[in-house]
Amino acid sequence: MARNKFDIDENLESPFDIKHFRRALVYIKKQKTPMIIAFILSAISAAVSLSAPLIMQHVIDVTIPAKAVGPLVGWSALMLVTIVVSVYLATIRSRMMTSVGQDIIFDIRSDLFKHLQQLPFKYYDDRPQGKILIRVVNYVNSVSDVLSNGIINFILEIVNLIFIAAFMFAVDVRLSFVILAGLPVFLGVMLLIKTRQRRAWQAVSNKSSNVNAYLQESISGIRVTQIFSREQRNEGIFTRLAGSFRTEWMRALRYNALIPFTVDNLATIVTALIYLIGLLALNPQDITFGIILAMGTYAFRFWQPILNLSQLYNNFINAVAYLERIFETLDEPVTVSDVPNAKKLPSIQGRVTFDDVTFAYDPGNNILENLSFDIKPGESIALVGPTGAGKTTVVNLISRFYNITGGKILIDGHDISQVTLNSLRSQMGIMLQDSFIFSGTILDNIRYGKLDATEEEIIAAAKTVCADEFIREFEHGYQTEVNERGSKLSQGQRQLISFARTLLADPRILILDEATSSIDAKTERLLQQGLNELLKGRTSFIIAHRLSTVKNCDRIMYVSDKGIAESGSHDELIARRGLYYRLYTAQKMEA
Ligand SMILES: Nc1ncnc2c1ncn2[C@@H]1O[C@H](COP(=O)(O)OP(=O)(O)OP(=O)(O)O)[C@@H](O)[C@H]1O
Repeated sequence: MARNKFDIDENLESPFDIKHFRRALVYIKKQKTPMIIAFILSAISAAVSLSAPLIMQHVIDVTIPAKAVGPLVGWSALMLVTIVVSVYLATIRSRMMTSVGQDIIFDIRSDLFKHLQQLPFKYYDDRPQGKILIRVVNYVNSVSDVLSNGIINFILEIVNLIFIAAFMFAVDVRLSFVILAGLPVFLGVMLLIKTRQRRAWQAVSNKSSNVNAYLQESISGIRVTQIFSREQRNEGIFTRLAGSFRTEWMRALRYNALIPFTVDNLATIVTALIYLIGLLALNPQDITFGIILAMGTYAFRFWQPILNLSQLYNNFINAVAYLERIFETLDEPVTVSDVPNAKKLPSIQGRVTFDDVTFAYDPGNNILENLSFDIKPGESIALVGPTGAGKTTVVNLISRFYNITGGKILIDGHDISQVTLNSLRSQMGIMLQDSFIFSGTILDNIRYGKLDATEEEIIAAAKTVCADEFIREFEHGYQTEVNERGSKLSQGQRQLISFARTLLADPRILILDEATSSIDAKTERLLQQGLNELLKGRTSFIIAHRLSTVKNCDRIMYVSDKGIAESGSHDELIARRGLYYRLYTAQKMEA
């Protein structure tokens, strides 16, 4: 998919076909037993309630004219029993189906989450998070009822229809055909609006996705919005997006409303015809008043399941628009994954080799071209250079967050595209520019790097990176609860926690991407000691704009023009008086 934005409708990569619905059956099949029981309960309940018109007919035609009080009481009691039984069974069924619906939601959501966890960075680069969230949360909710109750009700209504037809044909064949006469008109209307209705619901799903994406983006960016006083402008954008959602929703509902409107009118017309034909046209000898009344009731009852079926059809068309999106997400290829028979990367020493590597985020726009270098185990490498030159890209490739377009990346001589991702990434320690903090305690956040770490190990790691002191200053120390993204913490504190997290994982290759940029000079000096500990014996890649922090690295690589323009120690590069020299002296003059 091309890059998407909150106000761009997503195109469906593949149109819906019945295969999607068959795929949904996988989730339904798991619920086979409760669904069959619910179906049987409903069928009994429907059959019991259907006997009511027959009782009524008998009472009117036989019991009342005979003035038989005893049987009248008996028939009335039986009528009451039929109502109570059918209501009771319907209640049990409804409870069972609620549970089935929730199980289906659970299964689809779990599959989506599992898949989303595996999708590569590229997937997330290309679309707003809100558009992903809405699929997992809202769309799954919207389809569960169709996949659970919808299926059962569909079968039931068909069975119901057959029962009613059998009952009504048993009472009077001629009047039964009058009841059926409205069917062709109904089917004609359905066929006429089918495609437009489906498109209307697809548009609704697009617009709701846009609103969600903008909402999510606005909440994440609220600080910047308020800094730049953009509230009014943003309200305008939101109003526009919410307005087009409303318009599409109303349009889709107009199609939906057309169906019950047609059914209601047809039901009324055929019922009226029954009375009219029954009273005027047919022979009063063989059409009793009881038959006319029973057929009038059946006429209404016959069109009731059709009305229900048409509502189910509406829900189905609506759900299809969401199912398409859900399956599209589940079908999203995991482009960065283990190759068949991928080997486990053994414990590494930390040698990193780029062999003629070319890489592009978007085809045709190479960020790196024919890049080659060889880093010995334990070497510390600084990647410096202008903004946007490709420093972060180089380190992202070492962990195989993206697939390269050409060449090879080797770790200890193993091609990283041929080893399992887990064995590769578990030996890397990566500290990104944005040290993400998860909701939970500080202790949990550090433990993220090694789930079985003891509290002592965690505190030792925090001490090494100078985080222990500030953590203890909080009222609850290591048990302090932090919000998602760590909004209770300063940027520097977040970075220190993230250092401790990385140290705890004890990786052989360490990547620090602007990891010390938010730490004040005094803490940084202290941290430097911890950092020296952290770097000892590990291959490290350090990206830093502040060159004073990387002067002591074994090798400095200046990234520019899709490759490494200069490489050497600080002294060597200063002596060369090239790009690095210019950058360094410019920074010195600023300081
Ligand atoms: N996910 C992405 N999709 C497409 N292009 C990207 C992506 N990430 C980075 N780029 C582009 O790749 C180039 C290199 O980006 P990179 O983040 O590697 O630069 P950098 O040297 O680390 O920059 P900085 O010093 O600002 O962090 C930039 O031109 C950037 O626009």
